[in-house]
Amino acid sequence: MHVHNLPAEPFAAPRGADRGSSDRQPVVVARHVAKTYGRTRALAGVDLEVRAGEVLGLVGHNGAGKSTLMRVLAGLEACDEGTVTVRGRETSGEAGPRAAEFRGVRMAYQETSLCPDLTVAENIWVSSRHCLPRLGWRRAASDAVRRRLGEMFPGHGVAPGDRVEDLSLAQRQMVEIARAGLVDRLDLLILDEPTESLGPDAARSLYDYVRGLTAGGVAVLLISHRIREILSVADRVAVLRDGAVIADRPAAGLGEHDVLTLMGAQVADRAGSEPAAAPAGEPADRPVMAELRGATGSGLHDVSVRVGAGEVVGLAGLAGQGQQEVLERLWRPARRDTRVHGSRAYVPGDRQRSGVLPLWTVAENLIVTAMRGIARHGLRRPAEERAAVRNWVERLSIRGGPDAAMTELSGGNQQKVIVARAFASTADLVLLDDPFRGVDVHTKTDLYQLIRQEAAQGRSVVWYSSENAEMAHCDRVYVFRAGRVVAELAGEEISEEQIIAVSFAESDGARSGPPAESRDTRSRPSAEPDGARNRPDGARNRSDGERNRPDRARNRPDGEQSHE
Ligand SMILES: Nc1ncnc2c1ncn2[C@@H]1O[C@H](COP(=O)(O)OP(=O)(O)OP(=O)(O)O)[C@@H](O)[C@H]1O
Repeated sequence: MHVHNLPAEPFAAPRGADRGSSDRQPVVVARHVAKTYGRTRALAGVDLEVRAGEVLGLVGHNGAGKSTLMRVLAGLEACDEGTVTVRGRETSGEAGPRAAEFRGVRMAYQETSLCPDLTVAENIWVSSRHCLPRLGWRRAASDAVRRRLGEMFPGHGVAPGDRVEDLSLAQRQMVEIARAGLVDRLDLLILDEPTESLGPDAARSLYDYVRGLTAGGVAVLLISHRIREILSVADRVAVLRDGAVIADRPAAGLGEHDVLTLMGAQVADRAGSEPAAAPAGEPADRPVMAELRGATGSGLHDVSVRVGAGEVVGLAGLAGQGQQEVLERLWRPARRDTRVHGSRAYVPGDRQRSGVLPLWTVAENLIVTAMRGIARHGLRRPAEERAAVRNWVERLSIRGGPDAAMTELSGGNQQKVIVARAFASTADLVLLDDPFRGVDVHTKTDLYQLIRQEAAQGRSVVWYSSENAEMAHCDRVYVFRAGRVVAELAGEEISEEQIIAVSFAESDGARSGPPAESRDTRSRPSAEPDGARNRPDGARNRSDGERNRPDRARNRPDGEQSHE
């Protein structure tokens, strides 16, 4: 047996990309599927069909049941009630789902399922060994993953012999997606928030590849909180709310607002709201809370960044251009070129590596940083702690409640706990490293407001985001390219278009030439660069910085450091 070289013809006829969605053959069908964990009814009677040759988009709030449904559809978990059929065959026996029936259903997880201590090729062998030869498996796995990554993500920068632990988040996500497609016959590919840690170029490459798959008759089930992305890629959209499919419609007739309304009326109202206004007063007038002056080394070249008290400062640009190195320096200001006044809290985007304390409850994870501030004369005050926890659980709508174990929470709800933990602390400076991965639209909107409210109270925030649109909530934004600040935008100048323009402009020159003159952004040409395709967010130039990233400080429970 060999690793199937997709996209190929995994199906016998009938199929055809030109047929209407409802004419296509169902690949996986769920009928009245219900699933309960303890007291939580995660799925409450789901009916859903995924058909050959289509992309079905699945949306829903954090905790709606999307990942649970995916696990049931992929045969990884048994449902308590209802049935799942794959290509017309009933899949559950007395001992749970029968693995053989699900052989053609593959899933790329939101939190990657790769083993960090193994190489990329070894991980491929673990998950696709039934398609690989026993003799010479390493070479076969290496060839297969190299080829697949090349087809899916040109310029990915991953070598089969790389240890997964040494890869960036984006690269791990790419390997996870490539791994899912490596099978001798693919019927259904499930992508659970595949682009949350990919940059726009890698996301585009992925969706080009997905179109090739569906043209060959493969069914694709796409989960995402990025509604526009879903609408542009999917043929059909299903909306999951509180464990049930409450709408299933062709994507063609739907707008973003329609989907948000279907997800929950409240969402639509909040999502439409404007960013809260930045506080009055010139940033230059504010006392400096933190700064880098001409910082050089570990991937940075003469970087100067200033953060005023009560200011929200954005770090933008393509992923891996030095933003995380700046966060690292502010988190641990060890060099003379970096000054930080006051205490700091850090929110990692990569919760798998250092975000959550999985054996602790929501309340314990949440209060661990705030405890010291709440205590009196060194004594803890349980009633006040409980009140603070309740406040944050309600404020961020953390589903599961204070006493749930972190492992019982959906991915988005875990991320909310990590954000709450930082803001619940008394830190003067909050460092956000792409913090809202997997958080649903309405909670994100609440979090944007929270950031502005906290800044209005005098807290400073430094915020790296891979979503340029989020930078509109900042007072000032530094745009990074190849370890340099290439533009500083303030107020009205901050827009997605402007950030993209300066992120890409003259990118090749910036890599090898002298520092680009910062500040004057308007004169730079806007470009949709070819060069950027070869430099996806996962590119190798990131790895130095990755090694120094704050999230590498494993088991760091408090997420807060005091003034040094
Ligand atoms: N292993 C588990 N143990 C206990 N509860 C669980 C478990 N897995 C999921 N749940 C609960 O089931 C519900 C649905 O979770 P699920 O992960 O399917 O949501 P989701 O829609 O994928 O959310 P997100 O958008 O945040 O990823 C949540 O309330 C979650 O807390």
